[in-house]
Amino acid sequence: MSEQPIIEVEHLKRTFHLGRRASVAALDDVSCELRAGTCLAVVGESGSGKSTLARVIVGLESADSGTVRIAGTDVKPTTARRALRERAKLVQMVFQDPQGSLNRSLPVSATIDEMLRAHRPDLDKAGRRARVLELFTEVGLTERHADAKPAALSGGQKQRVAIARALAAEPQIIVLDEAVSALDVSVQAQVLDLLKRLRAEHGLSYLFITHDLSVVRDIADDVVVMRKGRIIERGTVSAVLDAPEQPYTRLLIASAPRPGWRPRRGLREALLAGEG
Ligand SMILES: Nc1ncnc2c1ncn2[C@@H]1O[C@H](COP(=O)(O)OP(=O)(O)OP(=O)(O)O)[C@@H](O)[C@H]1O
Repeated sequence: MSEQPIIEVEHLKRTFHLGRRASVAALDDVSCELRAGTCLAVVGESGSGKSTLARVIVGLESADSGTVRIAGTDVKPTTARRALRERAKLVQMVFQDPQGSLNRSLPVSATIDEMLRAHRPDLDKAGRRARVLELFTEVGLTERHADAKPAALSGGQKQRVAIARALAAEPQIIVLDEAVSALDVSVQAQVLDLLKRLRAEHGLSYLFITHDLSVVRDIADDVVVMRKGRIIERGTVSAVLDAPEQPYTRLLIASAPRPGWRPRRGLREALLAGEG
């Protein structure tokens, strides 16, 4: 396993100003790294800053201060087409809801074709069609799926299309923001298996945003725990989940659903009671 970081985040800060006085520190001096070829999970309760971190890394959001280095190069928010295309070649994002990148009135293959137009100018129409079908096969779908409209596909199939779309840019990194959270447990397991296989086959690195600790155990190598915009614990998955040092991490683990789990008291209530 490589120790070389492919993403290095240093001292990121991002505050959202909500009203005249109110503001929220979504990222408060966040530093972390993703080692090449590995999967780093980012966990924490809702509002802890996970998505903001992901969005700053891929360039959808700007930071107030701090640096993001991807594959050794500093990245900055930009609207310049060329810079965005170069960034997209390095890092792609898969969201919880695949619907956003699909056009309701077009076959789902159109979204992949669009990606190929941007990233594979060497391919003509027939070449793109062949590549679309190759990508569909890679994610466990067929030509029939490629030619279907989004409404004809299940949630899991649509998420496979979103993964194929990300792969079409041939990135080194995929940022997955709650990408399996909306799926049924059995479909979720299949998509996680697909992601693991693709990672091994393409040497990909994953930044995996999730609130689900069983998913973390399944796919991640390292994990950072966020709370109120800060990373409060970090380490290998087994170190953090089997021997958490922070009371907040222990609460997150204790409140995670598992077989036989019965909700007693919410994380939020426990934290308010001063146990975090
Ligand atoms: N565009 C925005 N404008 C104002 N506040 C924002 C914006 N984006 C995020 N925030 C706030 O920043 C904080 C962190 O949000 P973020 O979405 O990063 O958390 P999260 O851990 O990903 O939560 P969730 O799991 O619910 O998506 C929250 O308090 C959120 O309300």
